[in-house]
Amino acid sequence: MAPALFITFEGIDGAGKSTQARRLAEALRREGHEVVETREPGGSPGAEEIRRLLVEGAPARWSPETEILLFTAARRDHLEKTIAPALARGAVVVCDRFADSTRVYQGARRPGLRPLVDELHARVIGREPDLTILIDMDPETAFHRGLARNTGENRFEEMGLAFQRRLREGFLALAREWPERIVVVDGARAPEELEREILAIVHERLQ
Ligand SMILES: Nc1ncnc2c1ncn2[C@@H]1O[C@H](COP(=O)(O)OP(=O)(O)OP(=O)(O)O)[C@@H](O)[C@H]1O
Ligand SMILES: Cc1cn([C@H]2C[C@H](O)[C@@H](COP(=O)(O)O)O2)c(=O)[nH]c1=O
Repeated sequence: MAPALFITFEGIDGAGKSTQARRLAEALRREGHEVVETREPGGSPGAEEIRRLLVEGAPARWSPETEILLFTAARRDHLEKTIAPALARGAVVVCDRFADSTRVYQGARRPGLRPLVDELHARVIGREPDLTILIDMDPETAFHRGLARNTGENRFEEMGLAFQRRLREGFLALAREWPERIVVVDGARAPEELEREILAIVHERLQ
């Protein structure tokens, strides 16, 4: 059977995750892999419904605890309906954000919440990606890239530059915590150059 691989992209808003996830999926398909391209919050019909609750509306719409529950509920449905079946048939799953985003974003909203995130994750999700590409980026540049898109899903981007700086530090701290799983790449480069580096990293894991 083809080698199943669960790959996630992480990073602050506007870092280039969706762009690189799409490029990687296309490159792997050209090589003959079955690739399931997905995203969080979302990735299954039920989780996409929860996404709308999470990313639209005022920054203070939900408490950090409620956010953790909603993101985790969406993730459970996504895992059951999309990720686990794809991996079971040997596909490569390329996912734009996963549990590291909850650890970092909800953790950045209020210190001390990480144990709650970890406990829920252990009880109802129970798996980590095989490989996480962390696109590291200067928050000023990424922030303006993100705002320029004006998608109507800007609840977290509207929390401001200081919040994005805390997120960047949070992601880099996670990379130190999981050095085998999380590979940090410099996002301030041309998309083609970044794509080549990421494809080389993925090829190593597919061997
Ligand atoms: N390497 C790059 N250089 C310059 N611009 C880029 C690069 N990668 C992506 N962009 C542009 O920056 C914007 C944000 O990119 P993208 O949507 O891929 O980021 P993202 O990390 O998925 O953002 P978000 O987390 O907010 O969804 C887009 O307009 C995209 O075209
Ligand atoms: C999975 C996840 C996401 N978020 C935040 C991060 C983004 O600002 C939005 C939506 O993500 P997208 O990349 O723009 O599609 O949701 C979060 O706070 N916690 C999470 O677990």
